[in-house]
Amino acid sequence: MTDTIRDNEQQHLDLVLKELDKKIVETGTRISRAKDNLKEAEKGWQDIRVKFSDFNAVVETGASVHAQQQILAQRERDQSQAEVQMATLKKLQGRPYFARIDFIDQSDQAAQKETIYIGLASFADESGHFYVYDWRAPISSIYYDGALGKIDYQTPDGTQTADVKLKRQFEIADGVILTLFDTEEAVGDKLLLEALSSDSSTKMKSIVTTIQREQNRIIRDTDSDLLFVQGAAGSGKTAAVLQRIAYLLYRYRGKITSGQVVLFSPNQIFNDYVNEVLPDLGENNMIQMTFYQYANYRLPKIEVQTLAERFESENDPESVKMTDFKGSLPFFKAVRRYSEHIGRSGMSFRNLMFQGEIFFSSEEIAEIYYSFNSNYSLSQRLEATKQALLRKTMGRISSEMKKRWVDIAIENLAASDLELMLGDPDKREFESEKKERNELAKKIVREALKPVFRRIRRGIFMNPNKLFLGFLKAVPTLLSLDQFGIQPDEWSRACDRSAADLADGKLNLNDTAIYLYLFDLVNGHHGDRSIRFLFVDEVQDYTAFQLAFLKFSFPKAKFTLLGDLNQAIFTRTNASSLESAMYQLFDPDKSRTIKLTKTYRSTEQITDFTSALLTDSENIEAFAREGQKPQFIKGNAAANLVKILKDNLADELTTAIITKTAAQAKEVHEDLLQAGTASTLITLENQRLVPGTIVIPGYLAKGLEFDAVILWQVDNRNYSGENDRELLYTVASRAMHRLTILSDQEFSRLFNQVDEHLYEKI
Ligand SMILES: Nc1ncnc2c1ncn2[C@@H]1O[C@H](COP(=O)(O)OP(=O)(O)OP(=O)(O)O)[C@@H](O)[C@H]1O
Repeated sequence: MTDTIRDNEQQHLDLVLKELDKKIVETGTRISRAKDNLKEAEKGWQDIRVKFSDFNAVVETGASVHAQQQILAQRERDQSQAEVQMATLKKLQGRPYFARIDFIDQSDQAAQKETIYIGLASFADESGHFYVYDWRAPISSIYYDGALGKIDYQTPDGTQTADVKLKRQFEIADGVILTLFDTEEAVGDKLLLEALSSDSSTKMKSIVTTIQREQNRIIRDTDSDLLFVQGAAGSGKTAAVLQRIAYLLYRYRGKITSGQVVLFSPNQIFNDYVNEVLPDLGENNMIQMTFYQYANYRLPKIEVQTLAERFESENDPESVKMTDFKGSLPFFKAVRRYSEHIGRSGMSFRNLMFQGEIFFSSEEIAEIYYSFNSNYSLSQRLEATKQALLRKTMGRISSEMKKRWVDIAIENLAASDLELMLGDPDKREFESEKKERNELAKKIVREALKPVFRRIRRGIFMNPNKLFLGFLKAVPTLLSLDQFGIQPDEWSRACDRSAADLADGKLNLNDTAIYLYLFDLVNGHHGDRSIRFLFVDEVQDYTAFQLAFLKFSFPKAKFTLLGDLNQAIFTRTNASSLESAMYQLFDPDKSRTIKLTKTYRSTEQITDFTSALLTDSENIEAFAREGQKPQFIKGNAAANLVKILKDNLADELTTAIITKTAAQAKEVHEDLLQAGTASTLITLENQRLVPGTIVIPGYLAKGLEFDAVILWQVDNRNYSGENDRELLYTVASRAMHRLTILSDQEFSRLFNQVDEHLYEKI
């Protein structure tokens, strides 16, 4: 690059920075003015005379209050708009853009060359001249999408074409151009290599400057109802999808807010790991939760199985088989079929109690429920039952009034209670004592019946536990157990287990989804229609049932599912049925799959090694970045661990020691403490990642990455069956620069298939 080009670019940068500074000062003034205006407007309250003397006075007061509220709201809006603008400008300060493109718009008759600069946000002057274009603007797409020459890009008005003449990338810090280079690639490897060589941190970073072409397709897709992003570990699925969220919030600004976007993440640690990307891009965070949290929020009184419990239980062969069955799409459909039959019989009710006695028996409620026309929907039936019960309760007030408990209540009333209930004694006028008693009795009964009314309105006379267990019992009549290799006695044992769990106030994750779906169907719930985009990360750990249930629960949302079918650590055999379920649940014409085959997280040596662990590794292509081959160290694992940690520390690499179980993680942490080596133990989902060495069980390490990974005791005790293969792949692929595999004993037989050239034995 010639010095003249650099000088010219620096001059241009100086100009943009000067304009930015000017704008920052202006915006600062706007903010102070807005604050003053707000303060002034707040004083307006003092001028409002509250008058209740007559109707007109009340109306007048109401109108003044309303006007004052509107003025305040407007002033607050002015202030917050100015503050948002200030935040955006500050973000651009020092580093307003990272790329430049020169192009000729093909629709431009004059064929004039245009130059644009791309940054984190748009920056324009009053006359509408853009100094910087937001990376999400339609035209910016050409930076990510191709090399030089003609490139199509999508705009709200349809496809446009640009003839790209120049692509220039910059590294700018504190207002100075550090490097700049022209490239003919989509996004130059040089920049990418630099981005990837940096160290891991406890927070995921934005990839805005180096988004790859395939990732750009994911980010900008607005047509698909289902976008399935399938890609190997470290292929940038999560990174791309976070950019996608930022893109969608920009593209639909004014139409949707971040509260209408939900991300289902694999665990809470991951939530914490990704929560800085969007704010960094100038957007608010979306709603983020795990499926467990969602279920827990829907069923506050039931203890839903935790991630750790789930992971341990999946090692029991019967439970794996049950997951395949209960998690299937046919099972999901069976729940719906069962609910349709509920309109005729099978609904479960509980007695409604009052004063320690049955007020409405479950049989009586059932009779009412089934007394309505057979073509009533379940929600109409429920509503009609509620109305009937409310009417009947009203009708029972007078008979209740005659009861002994009411007499006792009246006798026990203090004078103050009486006054409260009947009013000032001097003004009371009752023709007879009987009337007074009646008045009191009515009030007492009505008050006492309040909880009954409330339970009726809330539908608490239904018995969802019994309904759920009744459904499980009926399953053999709805589905062929045989087809899923399940014997009748196995099924009945599974039903008993679910019943015992419920009696203990617990539910496993499969049962939770079934329970909720059935409950929603009988209550006529139709899900949350406000959510417009839903993202599921690590979708391979979901069952088809859970997915179908999410679709039912968020009917207006467009789905983006991210997954690596090779990392299915929970529902191993179900990975392919999951894929077919996806295409059954969504309109095929509106479904799109994008495969990411290049991986970015790990060095070539680590990627080649981890891919070789898989029996069916589709083409996984490592981004060329050199490093050490993975090392196997046999012998005293505890001593070797301390030594490796020291080496890693000396090389300034952050290490995660990944164990199979939480109990092992605790032991390792304890041993390290004894050896005088500091580490942080992470065994609970709600912990946070911290800098320094961490010890963590594999199932909590999903989605995370570390400079160096040490896999603990990778022998046949911990990783023996084929079922452990995906887990082993998942944990090994967390390493960016260095991977060490330790064991006291023979290494796991799962490594047998790996070519010896791909690792070193020490
Ligand atoms: N275009 C890119 N530019 C720079 N870095 C990237 C790019 N794409 C991905 N990366 C980096 O690669 C690493 C892996 O990305 P990410 O975690 O999104 O992968 P993933 O496919 O979700 O992996 P896994 O399935 O293992 O969780 C991250 O450090 C991410 O920042």
